[in-house]
Amino acid sequence: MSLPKQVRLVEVGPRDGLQNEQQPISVADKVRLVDDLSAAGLSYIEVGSFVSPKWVPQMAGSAEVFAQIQRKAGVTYAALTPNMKGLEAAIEAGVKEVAVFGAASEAFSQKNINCSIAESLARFAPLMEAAREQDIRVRGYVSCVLGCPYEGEVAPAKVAEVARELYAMGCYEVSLGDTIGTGTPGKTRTLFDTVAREVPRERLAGHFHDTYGQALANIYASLLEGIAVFDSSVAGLGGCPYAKGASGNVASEDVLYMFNGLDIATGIDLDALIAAGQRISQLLGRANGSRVARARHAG
Ligand SMILES: CC(C)(COP(=O)([O-])OP(=O)([O-])OC[C@H]1O[C@@H](n2cnc3c(N)ncnc32)[C@H](O)[C@@H]1OP(=O)([O-])[O-])[C@@H](O)C(=O)NCCC(=O)NCCSC(=O)C[C@@](C)(O)CC(=O)[O-]
Repeated sequence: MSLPKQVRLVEVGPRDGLQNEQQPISVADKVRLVDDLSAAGLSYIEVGSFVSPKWVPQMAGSAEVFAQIQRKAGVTYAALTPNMKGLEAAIEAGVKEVAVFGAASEAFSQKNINCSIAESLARFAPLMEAAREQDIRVRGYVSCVLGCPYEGEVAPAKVAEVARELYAMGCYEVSLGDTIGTGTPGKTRTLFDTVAREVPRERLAGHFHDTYGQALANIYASLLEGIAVFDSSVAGLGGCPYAKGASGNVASEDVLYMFNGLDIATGIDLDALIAAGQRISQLLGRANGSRVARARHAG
């Protein structure tokens, strides 16, 4: 299969990236990050989550962030919503696109959203219906698609089953999350090949963490499987609070550098993206997780 000419990057830094930060981050700093990212040409930004503040305190100010960002035409600003309460809060904040998040592992589902996989899907059903009535698009996530921190190996057939349910209930796209970054390129190809029997390839996205240094290789393997949407996080921020040891998402700058080298169009300006990543890394007082950014700043 030939490589796609164009891909869409879903920037998850402000959500997946910041949700794991222990130190307080002001609403103004979150807003600045989102605005820097839209100025760099990102067309899809996950801004925050409407989840329980007891579970993920860092996302508590998401409504304020939505109220203060400068909305740029053509940019999708999305939020995570685990249940009806989350959807209602998102609607009140003027959010037009949300994401529900399930898992292919029972143990992870319990740790992350306090219910079984079947219960989570039952919870999403009324949310999907309410979102449809309000013209809100819903994206779906499946976590632990290439391994679970509690259960170990996860069967591709289980991922396909959960992805099929999310797609059938109306998620326009299903993002497959390698939550702990244990996947390798061969397993990634098998995974997409299996899931694509249930959900069309053009409705699937890849979400890779770089814990084992495999993320770019896995993205390349996904391209070979006809996948053209990838989630990434500026400066490689993040990790899931319910997956201990999960390092950041693959850095957006590194993914973009690879796509530029492959002549795959994204509409994103690498220099502006690097500047956004430097700014947030300095603010957090942590090393920039993008190798491309580090190389640029080393010279
Ligand atoms: C799902 C729940 C709420 C269930 O949590 P629960 O405790 O079972 O919920 P509950 O319905 O029993 O309610 C308990 C309390 O939470 C409140 N509550 C209930 N819902 C909400 C809401 N939406 N917003 C705000 N508050 C809420 C509710 O009002 C109540 O408040 P109290 O009466 O105790 O004061 C909880 O487990 C939760 O919030 N989990 C979120 C976990 C999370 O955000 N994880 C990170 C995102 S997933 C991820 O990072 C993976 C991904 C997507 O990136 C892909 C990958 O890499 O794998």
